[in-house]
Amino acid sequence: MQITATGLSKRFAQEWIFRNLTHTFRAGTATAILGPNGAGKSTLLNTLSGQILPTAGTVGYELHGHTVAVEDVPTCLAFAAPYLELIEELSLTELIRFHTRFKPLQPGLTPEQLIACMYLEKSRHKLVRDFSSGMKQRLKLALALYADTPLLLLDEPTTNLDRAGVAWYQEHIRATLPGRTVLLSSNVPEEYDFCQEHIRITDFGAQAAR
Ligand SMILES: Nc1ncnc2c1ncn2[C@@H]1O[C@H](COP(=O)(O)OP(=O)(O)OP(=O)(O)O)[C@@H](O)[C@H]1O
Repeated sequence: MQITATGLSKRFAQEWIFRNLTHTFRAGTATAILGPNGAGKSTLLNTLSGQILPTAGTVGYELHGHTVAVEDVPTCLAFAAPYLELIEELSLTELIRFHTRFKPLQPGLTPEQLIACMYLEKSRHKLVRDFSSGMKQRLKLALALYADTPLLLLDEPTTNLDRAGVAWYQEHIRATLPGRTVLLSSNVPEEYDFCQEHIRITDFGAQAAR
């Protein structure tokens, strides 16, 4: 999926988060959105995916040469972020069954195989609320990475992961990358070293746009 931002700007109250961002996120390309805490990375990610309305400017979407309406973008994307909640009352097996009704897994991948790929076989009947923070993050990532969507959004993907978790992420992001457009917000090079493009949000801050 290609995403075209033109003059994109976002303001909360009196505070401009970014201004006049014009960029084409090419289909099949992975882009890292970089910047310090509070710079506006998550806001940009959510604006680019149509989940937050811009204050000014436009975002356009194209898939296989056809325009995609902003209201149809949610069906095209998978998103993992620390602030997105899992349904904690469900067991792992129940949650995957529920989630994949709306976000099917990539062709040929079964829920059991997804559980094995997360190394969570022993926790298949455990309630998600009883997962550790690292297990929850691995689950969020696996549901997004292995969703059958052309657009993948990752906000600070290695949050709560230990060394083994980071290595797991690096292996599986590379396995699920081909053919997808990836937008990733990060401060941590090991999260985004596979990205072909980098955008520094401070280049589009209120200061830069004056
Ligand atoms: N809904 C909102 N209403 C008002 N201000 C907001 C809102 N969402 C974010 N902000 C503000 O926008 C700025 C950018 O926040 P954002 O979460 O996008 O930064 P970030 O670069 O992702 O930060 P971090 O690296 O800490 O996750 C912050 O000053 C934040 O307080």
